[in-house]
Amino acid sequence: MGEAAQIPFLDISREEGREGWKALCTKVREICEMHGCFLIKYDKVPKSLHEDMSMAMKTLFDLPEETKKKYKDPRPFNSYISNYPKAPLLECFGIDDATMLDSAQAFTNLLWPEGNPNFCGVFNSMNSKMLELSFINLKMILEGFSMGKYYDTYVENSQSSCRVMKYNVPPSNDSATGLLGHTDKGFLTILCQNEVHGLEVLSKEGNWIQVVVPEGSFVVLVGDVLKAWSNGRLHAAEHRVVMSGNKERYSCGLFLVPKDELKIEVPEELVDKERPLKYRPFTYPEFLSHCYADVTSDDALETYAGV
Ligand SMILES: O=C(O)CCC(=O)C(=O)O
Ligand SMILES: [Fe+2]
Repeated sequence: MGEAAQIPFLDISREEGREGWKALCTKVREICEMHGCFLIKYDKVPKSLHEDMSMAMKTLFDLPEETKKKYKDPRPFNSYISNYPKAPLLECFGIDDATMLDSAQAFTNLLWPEGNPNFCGVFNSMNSKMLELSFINLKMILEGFSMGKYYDTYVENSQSSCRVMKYNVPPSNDSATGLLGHTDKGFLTILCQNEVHGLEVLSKEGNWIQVVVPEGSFVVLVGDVLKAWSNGRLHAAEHRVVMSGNKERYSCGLFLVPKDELKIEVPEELVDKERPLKYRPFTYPEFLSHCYADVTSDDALETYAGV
């Protein structure tokens, strides 16, 4: 565990076109190159929505186990998961398109056949805000490379999935694994959480740094796809969750990922003599299959697409 100060914190409420926007984009790019992880404040999400989301996540996981188990999805790791041997404290749900009211509604109706408009509204609003944030961050990163022209194509060719997580209190007084170290696979991830910390990020120097998330802010993580796109300039930070203390942790991740058919390739602007091509083109589903099959590999991107 390390010093919280090492995770940069940015206010990204400033709008595109306003003074300081370009400097903000350059800063975001630099942070993504150095750390691959940062904290953001965004004043278009009221504090009350963060509080309501924490309550909504608690309400969801407070449902009886039999009710939660009704949520099944054919894709790996999307169904309701609990008692997973590698992460015994974790319970989670994976939901695609929770930013669309229909999907949020279907999820809510399955778990609360009598309806729960409050949960549905809060869950859907927070996911929509997090999707907005993922697009803003993607835009800032691309503009940071003066390559904003790629933004529309990437937005059109991206989709989002959401994961809602509860980490139970460790059985003894010691700290315990909540989630094993990994990199996120897609473009980028936005996380929100209740007041219980536990996320840790591995620095380039090899130290695990605790991410202390100020109330009402979000975490941004660079994923493997953006690392590949940038020809290895951006850092996809390895992260994990470590639980200690006597309070449950709740978090929600919005994963911005490429659509299945998008070919992820390094743009020619990012290849030169000093930086020859590092990754061959690939599609996201092929990369994911490799990741699921080769769980022992520390760096799936290198073994899969490295040239
Ligand atoms: O719970 C968290 O804060 C992190 C979750 C995470 O890393 C993930 O779901 O990929
Ligand atoms: Fe993650």
